[in-house]
Amino acid sequence: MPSLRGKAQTVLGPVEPEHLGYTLTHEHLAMDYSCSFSPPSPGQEPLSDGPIEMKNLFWIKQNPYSHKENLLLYQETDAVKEELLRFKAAGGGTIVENTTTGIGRDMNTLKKLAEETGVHIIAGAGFYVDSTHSSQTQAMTVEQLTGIIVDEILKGADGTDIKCGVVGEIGCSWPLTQSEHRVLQATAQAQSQLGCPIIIHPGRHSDAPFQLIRILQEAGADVSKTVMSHLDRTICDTKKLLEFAELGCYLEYDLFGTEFLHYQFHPDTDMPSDNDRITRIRILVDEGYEDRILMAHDVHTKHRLMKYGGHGYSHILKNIVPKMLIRGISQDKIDKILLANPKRWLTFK
Ligand SMILES: CCC(=O)NCCS(=O)(=O)O
Repeated sequence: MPSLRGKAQTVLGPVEPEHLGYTLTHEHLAMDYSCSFSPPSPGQEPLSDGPIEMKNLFWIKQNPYSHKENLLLYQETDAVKEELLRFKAAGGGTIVENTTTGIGRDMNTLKKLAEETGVHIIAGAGFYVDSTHSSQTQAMTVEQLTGIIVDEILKGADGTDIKCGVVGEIGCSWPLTQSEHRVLQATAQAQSQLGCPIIIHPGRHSDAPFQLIRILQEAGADVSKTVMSHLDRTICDTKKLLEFAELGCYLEYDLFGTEFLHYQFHPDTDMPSDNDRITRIRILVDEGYEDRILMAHDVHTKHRLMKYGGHGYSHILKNIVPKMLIRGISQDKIDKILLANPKRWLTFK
């Protein structure tokens, strides 16, 4: 089998990293998030069912995980295709599609979207959080899990010959479960065998990213090829963020476009606004971490699509980049964050 060293691997095959262009490192194009349905507050049950309509859109934006249909992004392939074409027209080149086993990864749809839009799509290998692990996954050894992840990259995933190009998002809960711990060790082993990029979904506690990097390191992973996702909602304290940045992984702000009052998955956390995200990125840039920052929207529900009045996949390029410039982050730094850093991360070592 030819080596992937020096290449990035899309669902249409290996490409020269120079061809990736502006890259969103954490998105979903087809997935089923029913596993995370949150029952609505008493009295609001009728709002859970039925279609997405203007008259319930504000409620859905505040309670995205309590509306059943909102969780079925896989039903929206036509709208996603249209919005990928908008992303491309806005200057976008590549989407890293982080849907892993447990939340409805669909390799054939990803390949079709890549063929029909010309956007490079890089698919994710591995497993989402414990609550989605099958009984077989729960029973596997680290070696068996490693074998599956390696095969998804070298041979193809889900019975297809379509190959993944990153490992993740690897789902982790807080506290971390035993099965998730084994998957993390397998991720590290696959990473050290293949030199591939890896990306982690941390549990919702500010200590979680530290713990996960330690486990990966102990299992032999290359931290410099590792992305810690969802820092927006995970480390809100600046001193702790700068301590974490010292560990050397990529620091991902990937919930751009998500603005709500009440974070259903963790009400103790105030979800930052896009302006807050830009402020935190500016702090990291000022502290010298411009070579480790990544950005994305993590679209994973229908209401984030433009079809439903959402921001779509072009929000960062169209709206956030101009605001970053106003806030004193130069185009040169923005090009590192959206172009050079993803390219370096996605290139097999
Ligand atoms: C599958 C999508 C996903 O996990 N998104 C992260 C949502 S959150 O935990 O950051 O709220």
